[in-house]
Amino acid sequence: MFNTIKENKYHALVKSYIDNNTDYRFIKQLGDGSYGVAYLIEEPSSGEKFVLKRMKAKHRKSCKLREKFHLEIQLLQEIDLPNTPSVISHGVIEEVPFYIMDYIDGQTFEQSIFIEGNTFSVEQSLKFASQLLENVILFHQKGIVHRDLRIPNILMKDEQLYIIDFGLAVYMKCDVDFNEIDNPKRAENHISDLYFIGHFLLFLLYSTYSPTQKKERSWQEELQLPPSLIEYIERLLIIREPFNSAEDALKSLQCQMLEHSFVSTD
Ligand SMILES: Nc1ncnc2c1ncn2[C@@H]1O[C@H](COP(=O)(O)OP(=O)(O)OP(=O)(O)O)[C@@H](O)[C@H]1O
Repeated sequence: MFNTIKENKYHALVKSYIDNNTDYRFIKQLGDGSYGVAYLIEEPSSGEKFVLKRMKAKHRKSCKLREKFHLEIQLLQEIDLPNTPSVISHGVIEEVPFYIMDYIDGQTFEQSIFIEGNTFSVEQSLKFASQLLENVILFHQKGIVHRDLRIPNILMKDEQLYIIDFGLAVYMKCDVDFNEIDNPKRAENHISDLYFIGHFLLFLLYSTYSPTQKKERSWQEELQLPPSLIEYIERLLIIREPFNSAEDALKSLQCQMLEHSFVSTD
């Protein structure tokens, strides 16, 4: 209750700050996660839209979470790639840090699958996984791993993928021993992003699935994919020997696409 009152107070403060202290106009709240709140704002002269993301007010006294929020801004600034939002500016409103970034006027894969009911063929799923890997390789080359590549954080706009929410991203560690990774989601190397891409692929592939039996079976049984593709996904999910890098995972995916005639050879 106390936290709700506090968040409402900060919501009003942010709204008034945007309308009175910046060149932007408040439009609406976009999301409310465990660490941050995102708002849609607009530059009235150009009509261009942006996103203001602020830290949750209840975390404002936590040094650890403030550092984490500043790391999110720093990593996004370092990434600076066409398929991730650019940071426009950052600041503090009544002790609460915030930043303004590009707005990607697209649809998350979560909205696409679960709200719009869109379906993805095996061919389309592999093409999107390949596009995602191409983007992920670019920020891995800058030494950054995202660690939260879930379907609400991957957007599609004009058939192009965009990646948002670097709230769990970290600088990659090169000396992580594969055998000592207990939780692949939190691994501080490429393993985490590949693990999430494995799940991303499964969400897309399941979009066309309708159960034929009451009994739930494993994805390997339910999806009826070619054995080499099952093996590929198992490597992403670390059920089998993991890939050494996102580049290796992309090369192997391109072989899959060739093998299943999803790309032309000429
Ligand atoms: N740059 C952006 N362009 C378009 N939509 C965005 C952008 N950033 C955030 N959003 C929207 O706002 C929602 C929430 O943003 P985000 O995922 O960054 O933070 P959060 O989930 O609220 O916080 P956190 O995960 O850090 O606790 C997203 O799911 C997305 O719909």
